[in-house]
Amino acid sequence: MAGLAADNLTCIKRDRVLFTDLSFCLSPGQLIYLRGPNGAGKTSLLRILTGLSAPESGQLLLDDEPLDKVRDRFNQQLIYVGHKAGINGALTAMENLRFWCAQHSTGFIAQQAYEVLARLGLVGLEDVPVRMLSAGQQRRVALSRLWLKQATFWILDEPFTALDTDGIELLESHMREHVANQGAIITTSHQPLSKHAGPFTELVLEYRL
Ligand SMILES: Nc1ncnc2c1ncn2[C@@H]1O[C@H](COP(=O)(O)OP(=O)(O)OP(=O)(O)O)[C@@H](O)[C@H]1O
Repeated sequence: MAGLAADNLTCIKRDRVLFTDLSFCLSPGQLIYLRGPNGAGKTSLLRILTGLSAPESGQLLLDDEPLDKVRDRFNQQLIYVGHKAGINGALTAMENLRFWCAQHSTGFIAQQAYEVLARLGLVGLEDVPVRMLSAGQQRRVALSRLWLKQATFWILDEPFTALDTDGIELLESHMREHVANQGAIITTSHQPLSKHAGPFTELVLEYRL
């Protein structure tokens, strides 16, 4: 099946089974809304999908091939925005984007980065150390990667944290466009997605004792 498939994943943390035999496929043109209570294992699942951590058992497949064999191809097609913004507070927004592009083998074009930051409402703040920005502005800097790099798979952990209503609508609309263009997104959010995000499939993790 085309896409990123989770095949019978089991995850255990500190002797607590978070989920067992979890299978699903994230396909191009699909938005999966991953939800569940605090501690259910959403971040743990997203980290497994990105390859940052390994499951207890089960495997991941990309277009029916074991992900381990096509990891480089997957990484080129992946943007992961974790629930911590993953930006360096001592660097400016522009420096953060330049560094991130270098890390992800993505060409950095300053003009394009300025335009993306403008799109995200950060005009005049491009060259200020990020630690001086508000929480919502810092989140916007982190999310600007979604406008900067072309990648099929977006794995987003609480991307709406600290965003105001305009920011939420901007991101949801961008997600809808990405999916309409055959992108694939899995996202957590403690706030329900609105109609701006477009159609989605729900994946629910229950809290297991
Ligand atoms: N590296 C780790 N070592 C030990 N326990 C961990 C580790 N990472 C996560 N856990 C535990 O796994 C459980 C699930 O954590 P996780 O962050 O995946 O939940 P979540 O569903 O994303 O929660 P939230 O909605 O609060 O963000 C928690 O009880 C957490 O303490």
